[in-house]
Amino acid sequence: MSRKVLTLVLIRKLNEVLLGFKKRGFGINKWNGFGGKVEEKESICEAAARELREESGLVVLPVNLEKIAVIDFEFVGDPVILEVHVFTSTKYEGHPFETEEMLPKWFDVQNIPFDDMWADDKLWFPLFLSGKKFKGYFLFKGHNIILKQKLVIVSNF
Ligand SMILES: Nc1[nH]c(=O)nc2c1ncn2[C@H]1C[C@H](O)[C@@H](COP(=O)(O)OP(=O)(O)OP(=O)(O)O)O1
Repeated sequence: MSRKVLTLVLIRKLNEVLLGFKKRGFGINKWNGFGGKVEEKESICEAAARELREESGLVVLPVNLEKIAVIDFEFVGDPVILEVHVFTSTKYEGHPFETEEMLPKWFDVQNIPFDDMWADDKLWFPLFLSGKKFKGYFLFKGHNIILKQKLVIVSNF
């Protein structure tokens, strides 16, 4: 098994979360946070801030990103585990705009579009929205069926 390190950023206002509708690539046609692969010579936090800027137009200083989760995703038949580092922030600059990859939209926390998101999101968003930190593991069959799952609350990483 090898690992690929990815980032995922969920920007929050008091009662809203910014999601992006993915127009291409992995997770196409799903609402998701903003993120992608960590490049050589950048920290995971720097990658998270860069991907957020590239995909939504919002600028966040890496120091203002709070890590809330590390989630491992395994897909049956695929030897690569996706290690997704999840961050949140309320301190951002700019206004979200549509990019080639994502269409951003604010959602009320009571009205998150779980039916059009990755199947794991509805299982861990309640932890995120209530301010918990956690580690997770999900085994997927295809892109829709979860065969195994684990969520453990942690005090830090
Ligand atoms: N099960 C899952 N639940 C979730 O909420 N986010 C997931 C997820 N599996 C992957 N992600 C996120 C992590 C990352 O932010 C994004 C995948 O980013 P990538 O940049 O690798 O995708 P792309 O295929 O767009 O790559 P590029 O073509 O290189 O931009 O999806």
